[in-house]
Formats: sequence, C-alpha cells, structure tokens
Amino acid sequence: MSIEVRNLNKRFGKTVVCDNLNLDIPSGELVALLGPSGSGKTSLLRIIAGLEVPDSGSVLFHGEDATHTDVRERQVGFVFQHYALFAHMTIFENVAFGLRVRPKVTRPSDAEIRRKVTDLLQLVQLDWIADRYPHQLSGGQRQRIALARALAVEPKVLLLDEPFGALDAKVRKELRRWLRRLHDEVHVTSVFVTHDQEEAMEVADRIVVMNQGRIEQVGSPDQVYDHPATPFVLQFLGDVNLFHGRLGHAPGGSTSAAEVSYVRPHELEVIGAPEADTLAVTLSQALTVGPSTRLEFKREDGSYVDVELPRAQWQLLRERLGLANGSRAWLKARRVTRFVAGGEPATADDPAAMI
Ligand SMILES: Nc1ncnc2c1ncn2[C@@H]1O[C@H](COP(=O)(O)OP(=O)(O)OP(=O)(O)O)[C@@H](O)[C@H]1O
Repeated sequence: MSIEVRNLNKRFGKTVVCDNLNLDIPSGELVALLGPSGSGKTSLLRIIAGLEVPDSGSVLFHGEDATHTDVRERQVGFVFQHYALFAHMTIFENVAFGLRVRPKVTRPSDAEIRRKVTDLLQLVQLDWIADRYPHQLSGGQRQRIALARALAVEPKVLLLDEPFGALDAKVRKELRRWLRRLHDEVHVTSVFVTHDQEEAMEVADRIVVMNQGRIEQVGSPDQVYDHPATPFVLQFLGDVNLFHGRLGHAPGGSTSAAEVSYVRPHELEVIGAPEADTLAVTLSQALTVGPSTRLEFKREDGSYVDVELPRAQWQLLRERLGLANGSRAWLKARRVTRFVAGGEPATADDPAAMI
C-alpha cells in the first residue's frame, strides 16, 4: 500500500516537529526517516500510524485520506526499540496473539494459525525456539520475534522506530542485513526510523533526511550521499572537511567569499610535491583502526584537515614519501562539493581538483 503525506504540520507548544511535510512512499518500498535527535522522525511515524493527530495536512493510504482513521483500522504493524513481548507467553503464542484476538468471524482456525506462525518463525529463522519464553532469548532474537509478531496480522504498512537501537553494534549490523533480505521477500511498505546514517544507507530503498521538522532531501542512498541537496545532508551523511572560500581556483571559476567547499576525507590524495591546486600541509597524526588509516594534517592557517585511506595504501605511501609526524605534504582533492553559504543548493559537484 502506498503512503502519501500532504502539507503536514504539527507542533508541540513552540516546537515545530512537522513543518509542511510532503512525501510519497510507493507501495512495497522500504523508506528510512533519517535525522538527528529531535528532528521529527518519530512524530512523522506516529502520525502515519494514527497514534498522533496532525494540526493540519493529510496522510493518504493507497490514495484514500486516512488522516482521521482510527489506528486499529489502518492495518499497520509496529516494531519499536523496546518492544515488550508478553513475558508469560511462549514465542509461538506471542506471534499468534494478533490472530487469536481477532473477532470470531475473521479469526483463522487453530490449524491455520499454527501453519501461519510456523511459516513466520521460519521466515525470521527462529522456528527452533517456538516453545521458549521471551526472557530466554537474546535482544536480537527478541526483535526478530517482534517483527514476526507485527507481520502475523498481515499489515499493509510496517512501521519500525529504531528497532535495533538497543542492540550492540555487531548484532545491529547483522539485523540490518537480515531486515533487508526479509523485506525483499515480503515487500510490505515499510517506514524505518533511524539516526544512524550507515543503517539507513544499508537498509533503505530511499532515505528521507530530516532536520528540525523539515525534509532536507529524499533520494536513494547513492543520490543523497553523492548529490546532497544541502550542507546539512552532506555533513550528516559522513565526515567532511570544510573550507571557506575556494582556497585556490578552479578553472574558469569565480571566487566568492560566501562559498563553502566540502571534501570528504577519502576524497583527498596525499602527494609529495606541490602541483596546481594543491594544499600545503604538515602531518600531525596517523591513526590506523582496522582496515583504514585516518591522517590528520595541519594547514598553514592552523586548521586541521582529515584524510582517510586504506591501511595498505598508507603503508606504501609512508615508505614512498618517507612520511612521519611533522612531515610536509600536499593534498589534492578528487572531488569537491560547493555550496553558497546560507544553505543554497549545490552550485557545483566538482570532480576536478581545486585546492
Ligand atoms: N508529546 C510531545 N509533547 C511535547 N513535545 C514533544 C512530544 N513528542 C515529541 N516532542 C518534541 O518534538 C521534537 C521532535 O521529536 P521526535 O521524537 O519526533 O524527534 P526524533 O527525530 O524522532 O528524535 P529521536 O531520535 O530523539 O527520537 C522533540 O523536540 C521532542 O521533544
């Protein structure tokens, strides 16, 4: 089922949490609402769910106005960060619950419920723990059961609010991939709230980047990462070095003091001699963590620039250039993104070196 959000406004006191939001989610898509704490993600999700009423604007399900439809009639499934399974019920009964409480006319037979719950437990790869109780499961297993329980009633829309937020980093990573595969199997329209950009990029078909109750950009993970519409999106999606002005000149470009240039750490190349459009720096620190090395360079004006490169490449470079803390080097940008200060749209997404 498709979801449309039209001119949606919501405020709590003086806090604007939805500032004239418009959004189209096609049927079967998995969309991530991504943004920092307080940006309005959960409020938007709760309005879509029918748990919160907007001040104005509408939510359409499959083209029909559902803004004032009761939450129970919206056929939405929920998974929250702390989804409390019923402690006194087995896993099997937890998943069966939504079907057992249906009115008699729509309630499936015991045999159908058994078949359905077994299928769902297989889908979330936990059929072997059907007879256990929630306290006998790990956090990751509990969230998979929460998802099976949400899917049992065949929701038209699945809403997930930081479902893996309480889990440790390794389990989170596993569950992200698992959720992606699961969605590829069941194709239910899903909206997923997260403040973790990596999670959004790995899981979602499209990302809605939110900031202060507004939508900054909607696009595929590649679109928002490679072509950020605003400085906020660029900075929220990963580390970036910021330079005021042009710091040199791009061919044919005019210099504007209001311009801000951004270069991601992995888009800077370290070279041993000055060239056109390079920046003179001094190595101040090299930190290798796992497969990558982060280099911190100091510029002549005292500010710092970060460079990131694969560990093996750093080892070769260090030998070739004889680099150590305090060594002089030059940086060349493979790609530069420019914005006019004040958050105007990008004026250039310039692959040419310009520093
Ligand atoms: N029921 C409420 N009453 C008053 N203020 C609220 C209420 N719900 C949310 N807010 C405020 O609205 C703003 C947006 O909250 P919301 O939970 O939608 O943001 P979020 O992006 O989901 O943040 P987080 O990632 O921290 O959950 C916050 O400043 C929050 O304090």
